[in-house]
Amino acid sequence: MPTQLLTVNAITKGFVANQPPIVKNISFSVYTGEIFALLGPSGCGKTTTLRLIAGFEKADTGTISMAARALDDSNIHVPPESRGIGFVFQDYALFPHKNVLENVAFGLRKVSKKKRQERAFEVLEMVGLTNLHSRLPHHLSGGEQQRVALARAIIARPKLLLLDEPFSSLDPGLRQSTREEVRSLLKAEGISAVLVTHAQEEALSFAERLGVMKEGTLEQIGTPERVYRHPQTAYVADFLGQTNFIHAHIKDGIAETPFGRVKVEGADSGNALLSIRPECLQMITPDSQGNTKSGRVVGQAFKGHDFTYQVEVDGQQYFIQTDYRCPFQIGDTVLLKAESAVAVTPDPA
Ligand SMILES: Nc1ncnc2c1ncn2[C@@H]1O[C@H](COP(=O)(O)OP(=O)(O)OP(=O)(O)O)[C@@H](O)[C@H]1O
Repeated sequence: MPTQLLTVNAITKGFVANQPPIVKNISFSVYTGEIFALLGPSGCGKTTTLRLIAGFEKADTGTISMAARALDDSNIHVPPESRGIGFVFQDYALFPHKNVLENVAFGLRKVSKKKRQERAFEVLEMVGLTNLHSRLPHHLSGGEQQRVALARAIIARPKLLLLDEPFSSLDPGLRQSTREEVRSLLKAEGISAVLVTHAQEEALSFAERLGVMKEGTLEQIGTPERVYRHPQTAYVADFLGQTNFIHAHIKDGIAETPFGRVKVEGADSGNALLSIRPECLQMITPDSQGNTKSGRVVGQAFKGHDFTYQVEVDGQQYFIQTDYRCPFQIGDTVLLKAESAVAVTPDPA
């Protein structure tokens, strides 16, 4: 049974009097050794939440505790340096005139110079930068600078590491490899982490659980697979990837849709908004069995390992993802078939 490390309970934070708060009544937990992500668009309050956990900001209401120790509540505000939390900033925040070793060693205070150096070499080895220890930051690649920032953040063996968009300034190839390296290191060392990102693919591949944020609130928390495949709201369905929304009537858990009867999760009867991912729709040739309405292929995009098609049925366009062998062309008449659909709460009008 995993133990709870960080507990964020109903925190609210505003910056301007008489304006709505930036973080609104957010609650979530992070377990020991777990990688958690906060995912949401720019300005939704992710960094503010991270800064509250780090102690750079104080919550207006709510509590934050770590391993049952109160860090922030109405009476307590433990300063950042006493929280046992490491922080990797978006811009790495390395000292330009200190070399790699000095930058990393800076993360460890209150120990002898010898011990500091030993530990700095130890973490440089972990991030694979031992041979660059005497370089200045501006003589390193972006990925290497990122690893120095990581080494500095973990040198003091924090219980929790906070990562604020740490990969966003790397180019796409380097971003993926650095992300995988950092993830392996965190897992190998058993370091718990909270990653903040606006990139859904990054959150899905990096985190073991994630919380999707919208305008200062948490819309849904779950494993990447759960949140992607079973979104509770239209916002979450849309933010986590392309999807098809369909208004449909449901009876006994089955919806009547333009492409036949589809099993629905999340609603048993009545009118509902359904989300169907493009990979859950299939295109079939009209002469195969089935009595659904036919559609016309109006768009086709080759994505390397697969295709995304657009098919129009009754004046509505739907996205369908197929594998690379799909034989349909623009103008073809096809039938659509859905494996399953998820009923979601519509966005407020
Ligand atoms: N110290 C502050 N004073 C006033 N407003 C602030 C302060 N810090 C953040 N904000 C505002 O709070 C809102 C949320 O900012 P925050 O940085 O938490 O969002 P974010 O989701 O991390 O966005 P991004 O991905 O762009 O960094 C923004 O409108 C920002 O301008």
